[in-house]
Amino acid sequence: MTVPGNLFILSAPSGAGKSSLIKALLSQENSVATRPMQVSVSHTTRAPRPGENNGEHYHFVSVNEFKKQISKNAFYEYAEVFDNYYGTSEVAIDAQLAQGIDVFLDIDWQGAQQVRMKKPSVTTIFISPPSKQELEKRLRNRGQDSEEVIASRMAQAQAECSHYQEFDYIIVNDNFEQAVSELNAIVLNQRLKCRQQAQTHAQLFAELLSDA
Ligand SMILES: Nc1nc2c(ncn2[C@@H]2O[C@H](COP(=O)(O)OP(=O)(O)O)[C@@H](O)[C@H]2O)c(=O)[nH]1
Ligand SMILES: Nc1ncnc2c1ncn2[C@@H]1O[C@H](COP(=O)(O)OP(=O)(O)O)[C@@H](O)[C@H]1O
Repeated sequence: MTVPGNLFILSAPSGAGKSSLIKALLSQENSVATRPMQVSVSHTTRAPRPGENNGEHYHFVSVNEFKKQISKNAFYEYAEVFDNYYGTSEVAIDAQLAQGIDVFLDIDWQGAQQVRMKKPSVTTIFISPPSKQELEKRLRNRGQDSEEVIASRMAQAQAECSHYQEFDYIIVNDNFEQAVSELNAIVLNQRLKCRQQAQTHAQLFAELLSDA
């Protein structure tokens, strides 16, 4: 029997480093070939940035298509962020979890609230920048947004940060390597929980408890 995967949420103000952290975690994990992990690919109505591919970074859809999916209840959660819609496909998540894959959602605080209601076992992680100044510097260095967009993201950052106490864990992404190792520790912690280990090692415990 396949042990279902764990669901993780990473939320942070734009530019704090969630995408970089998830990418680093997944590449490390692949190299040690332990339990499979995947990042969920959201649907969005925002335009692709240079270098972003449809189906890889996001499923880029029109507002009409997004609204059609809402009416079909196709989203596990969805929200309006920076005047665009973003949502997580329910079918895709369920399929990944059923295959025993640990799934990472890079979603905002509104989406995190909706998922918590539906799935209380979700592990939620808030990624904080080390300072406002550094956040602004990272947005600028990323080189993907205009000054106007950066100003709007900085205003939005305060709203995102005001929800930090709703999360199970907080990682301050100052030193990148340190943050990756803290993220690894949270994932490992989840996998070592009794209920999970009992399922993963069901055969071992059956043998240890047998009279033979
Ligand atoms: N609720 C929700 N938020 C999402 C989803 N996908 C992305 N987001 C959030 O939308 C915000 C903007 O994402 P994006 O436009 O990619 O900008 P970035 O955060 O600068 O990479 C971020 O806070 C994401 O976490 C989703 O499926 N649902
Ligand atoms: N610990 C860190 N120190 C310095 N720069 C970082 C760190 N973490 C991420 N960055 C950089 O900050 C920028 C924003 O990171 P990104 O992962 O795109 O953020 P998010 O997904 O939260 O919007 C990128 O240019 C990334 O390389």
